[in-house]
Amino acid sequence: MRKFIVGNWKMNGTSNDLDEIAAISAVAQLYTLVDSALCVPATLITRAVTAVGAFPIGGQDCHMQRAGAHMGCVSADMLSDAGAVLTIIGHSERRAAQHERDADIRAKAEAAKAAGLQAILCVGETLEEREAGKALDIVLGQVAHSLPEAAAGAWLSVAYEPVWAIGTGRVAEPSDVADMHAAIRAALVARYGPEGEKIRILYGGSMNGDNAAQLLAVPNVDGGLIGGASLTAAKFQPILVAAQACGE
Ligand SMILES: O=C(CO)COP(=O)(O)O
Repeated sequence: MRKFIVGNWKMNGTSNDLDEIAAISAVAQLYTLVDSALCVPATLITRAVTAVGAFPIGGQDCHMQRAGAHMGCVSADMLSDAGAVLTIIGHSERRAAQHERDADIRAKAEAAKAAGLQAILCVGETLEEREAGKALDIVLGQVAHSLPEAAAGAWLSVAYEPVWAIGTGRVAEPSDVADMHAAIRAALVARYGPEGEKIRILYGGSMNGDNAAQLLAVPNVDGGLIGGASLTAAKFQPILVAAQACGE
């Protein structure tokens, strides 16, 4: 399976950063054995699409409804209309700060699919849950309840992002990543049959140029969802190099 390397800019970026977005897309397109994309704030999508040409630009959330009285929210159709081809759903920062529940996330994934977007659906345990020995149960529960019934196929990726590894510089041990990704793969295949093999499982949480090769070599790690190290082409490039090497 081709590796999928996705940058997540979170709440970073204004029109001052369009040159950097163009630089990231130019670098990413050098690595022809890798699928890559950049998820930017909704305010930047249209201008980012203009700046990058054919490179995939995504959003960072979407509402579960197609339209209506939902102040400040952005629908999947609006993302698509702005030029996005994918969106992230269920990120732990939204599960925590916006109180998103598995049922909300499942509905958002369905809305993304209906709008023709690819979706990256995030799961992951907190430090407290890991220390209590509950990491596997929590993550498999999120997989069971936040993935839609019609999840089969390559339109969907799952991102395993241990909450304690996000933005902390603390990376999960490759053996723990291997165990978690194998358990997620088994759950996907049990639920969707052979189609479950086509769903890419990304790792996210302090992935950078120093650790990407090791993480991407772990079985069932089909790519990465990258926050801080996606903000500049210089930091993103070594991750793409590591992903390209996996395909050679
Ligand atoms: O949350 C993340 C990507 O969605 C990971 O962020 P960092 O790479 O900054 O740890």
